[in-house]
Amino acid sequence: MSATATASLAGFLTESAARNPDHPALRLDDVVLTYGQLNGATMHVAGMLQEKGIEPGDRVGIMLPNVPHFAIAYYGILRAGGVVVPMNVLLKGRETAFYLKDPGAKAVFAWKDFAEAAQTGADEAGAECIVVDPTGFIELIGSAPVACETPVERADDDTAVILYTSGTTGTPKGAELTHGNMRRNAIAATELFGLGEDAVALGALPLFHSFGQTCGLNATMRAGGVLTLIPRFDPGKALEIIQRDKVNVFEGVPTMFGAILHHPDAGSFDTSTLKVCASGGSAMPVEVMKAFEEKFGCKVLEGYGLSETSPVASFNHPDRERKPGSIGTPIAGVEMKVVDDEGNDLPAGEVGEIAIKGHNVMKGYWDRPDATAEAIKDGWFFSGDMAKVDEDGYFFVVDRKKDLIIRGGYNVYPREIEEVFYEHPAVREAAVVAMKHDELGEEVGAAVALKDGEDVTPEELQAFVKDQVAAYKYPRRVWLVDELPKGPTGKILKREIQAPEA
Ligand SMILES: Nc1ncnc2c1ncn2[C@@H]1O[C@H](COP(=O)(O)OP(=O)(O)OP(=O)(O)O)[C@@H](O)[C@H]1O
Repeated sequence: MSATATASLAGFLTESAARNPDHPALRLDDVVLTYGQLNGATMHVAGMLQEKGIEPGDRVGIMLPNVPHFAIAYYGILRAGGVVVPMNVLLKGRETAFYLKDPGAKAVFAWKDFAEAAQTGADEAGAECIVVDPTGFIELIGSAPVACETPVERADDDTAVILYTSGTTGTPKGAELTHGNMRRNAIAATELFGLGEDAVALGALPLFHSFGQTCGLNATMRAGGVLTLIPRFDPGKALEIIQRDKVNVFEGVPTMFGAILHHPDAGSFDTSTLKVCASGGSAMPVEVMKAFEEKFGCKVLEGYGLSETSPVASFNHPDRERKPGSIGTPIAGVEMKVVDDEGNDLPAGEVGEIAIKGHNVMKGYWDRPDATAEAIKDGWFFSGDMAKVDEDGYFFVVDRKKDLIIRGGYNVYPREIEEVFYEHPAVREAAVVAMKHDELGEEVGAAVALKDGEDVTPEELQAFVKDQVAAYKYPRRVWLVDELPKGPTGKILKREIQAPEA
């Protein structure tokens, strides 16, 4: 395939900067960067990297929170033709070594607060650690002898980003996403949400994660709108920014919607500008969606995807019928189907695994041909998520294959039980998990966090659920917690939930 400059993901920024250099691109409280300034800064980063010997295809890590420097480093690496390896900012030294060694990274940009952990990893991986200090950074990149004015040409199928999965089922694997994958997925998001230069998107999702990168950063930069950043999600701060910047686009994981909804001062902020609210990353409880829409007067669209699918695979469409509890229909250019264990197509209504094909499916796992061959067959990516599709082609996720609880031979899908918990007016968050059981193999348990000021006993909650589901499904143990453990995106981390001693 012939390489053209426009095939590079860096093109989103250069195109918006050429169109509208003085339009704000990024905001972090009082700091505002225009497209012209952001683009100019990336030229210096790219020039600096080239000066350091970074060549097209070389991998470079980023360990930065949601600050404008993330975008400067991200598009700077891409402009130089490099491959971005986004890293979770919470990683410790021994972990950063893996994320830099595995892809053979030559350098890593690390925020000053995480420089020690990044440096430890970089030393072990033989990579250079470039410390990003908000005050000295502009001077540092400004000192690059040559600014890289034209992005290095990349082909559609050249790798742009390697996104590591969180590794719940073994060593993390790097999903290799091409310029074509990332560009097309962000374009799909821009079109789906109708984003234009008047878009003011809340940058609440971590940019190192696929959802925040594609739907937040890349889609907004392509549209030429503003991304207003929160370095670390906080519902009060989110509400403040929505009011301050007249935010009209909010993309988040369901726990963010829940946290904003239940914030004690939620009603006192002006949130009337919100137009597009998109949820993804995990199942949006129907009751939370309904309550959010009622309180804020803005429709919530739920979508679905994985890091391996850039990430967006399906969404509820703003102009079509929206079905609460559904992840919608495949986005343009993507096919989805539900298959049995042998890979045969299943008819509407039957539960099986979601398989995905299209421009969003990764090239493969970095340096893991066996894992790639297992995950992608005949161009179909096997997601590990269980779902059914209805007669209209809407998909409904039943649960993750690995979260399924098998109680004495009966299948219990935690999501179904969680939805019932969320119908209880005192419940803020609920997670249904497997507990080891000598005779049954697994038993059903539930950890529940209550809304502020609520006072309900575990027994009352258990009775509420027992009343509404088959006897083999209701949780035999229910316990209250202040907070459920969450990962960096805000997704509930079920693997960290354990039943307290009886
Ligand atoms: N709307 C949704 N409803 C239900 N589940 C969803 C939805 N959107 C995403 N998911 C879940 O999120 C998963 C993809 O998330 P991601 O690629 O971010 O990986 P992760 O959860 O961080 O880590 P890992 O897959 O390594 O455990 C999907 O496989 C699916 O289980």
